[in-house]
Amino acid sequence: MGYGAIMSPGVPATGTTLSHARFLSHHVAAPASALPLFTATLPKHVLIKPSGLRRTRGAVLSAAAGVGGAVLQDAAATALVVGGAYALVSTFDNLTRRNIIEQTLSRKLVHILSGLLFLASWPIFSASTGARYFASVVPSLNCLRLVMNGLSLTTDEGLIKSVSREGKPEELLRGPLYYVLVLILCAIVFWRESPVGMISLAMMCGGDGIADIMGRRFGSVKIPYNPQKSWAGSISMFLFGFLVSIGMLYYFAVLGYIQLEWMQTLERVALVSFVATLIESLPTTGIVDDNISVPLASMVTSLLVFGY
Ligand SMILES: Nc1ccn([C@@H]2O[C@H](COP(=O)(O)OP(=O)(O)OP(=O)(O)O)[C@@H](O)[C@H]2O)c(=O)n1
Ligand SMILES: C/C(=C\CO)CCC[C@H](C)CCC[C@H](C)CCCC(C)C
Repeated sequence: MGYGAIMSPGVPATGTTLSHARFLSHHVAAPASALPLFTATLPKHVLIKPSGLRRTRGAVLSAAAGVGGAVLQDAAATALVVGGAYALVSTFDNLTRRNIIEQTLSRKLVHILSGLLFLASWPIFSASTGARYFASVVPSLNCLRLVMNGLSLTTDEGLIKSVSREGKPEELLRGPLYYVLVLILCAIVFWRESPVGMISLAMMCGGDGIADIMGRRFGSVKIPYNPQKSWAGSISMFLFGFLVSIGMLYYFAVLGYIQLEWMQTLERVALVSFVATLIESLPTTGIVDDNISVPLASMVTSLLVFGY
């Protein structure tokens, strides 16, 4: 189905929508001047009578306007969110430079806010089937930014300071890069129709992020099988990851993108949060980054319990 399929949020595509979309995907945006040429290309048996031609012309023009409107909306939304991403990193870079917040806390707040604000921005994109690809441009541009700076092809001191532990450019090619790749995956594969991407991002950004913040501050009692992690960090991850997941699901449900049976959903999300927290608490010996293991565990568990 081409970009032209205008899908209303929360409303599954109907036969009419699909046939309309299929019509558009083959003939979309035929400008009025091209219409006679366009009908000349139609097989005789489907050539439309003059009276029908006017109806079709109106349908094609209105549909083309719809497609054009959706593309404009998605382009504007993309520009807005790209600007938001730059503004977020710059803000925390300034706060760190002025010693208002310490670098470690700044990095974790960027970790928490970037993905959750990106997720929260999804409803400003259009209802068309191509909207998710426009949305994925935002993490893709940041992926490019991370690679360029990680390879020292460019030097964005603000970015490096905001997202690295020790200010080394090569650090951008691990945790931060995996992070934006997960954002791209969730936007394209799961988008607004499935709870899986929403929960996975809530756990990676909210859960894993808060574990670090709370664990560093209150994590005196360590987990028996992993002295690098603490009960305070893991319990915080479970609770905050669960709450942020439920909050995001409610946000998208209120906007009509998903419909959930909430008692069952609470149980399911609690299970996802438990599994993700357990995986995050395991000793990784630096091989598998949390920005891979946590969202992956969340996706697999969510797919098993939600089924879509
Ligand atoms: N369940 C957890 C998770 C984290 N921490 C604390 O937070 C620190 C960093 O946690 P970690 O998840 O390992 O962060 P990293 O992924 O290494 O950091 P970054 O995300 O910055 O790469 C740990 O050393 C520990 O002090 C904790 O106590 N309990
Ligand atoms: C420090 C991070 C991960 C390490 O665990 C996060 C890296 C964040 C990226 C550099 C920036 C990502 C921006 C988002 C794709 C878009 C945010 C938009 C929103 C409106 C602020």
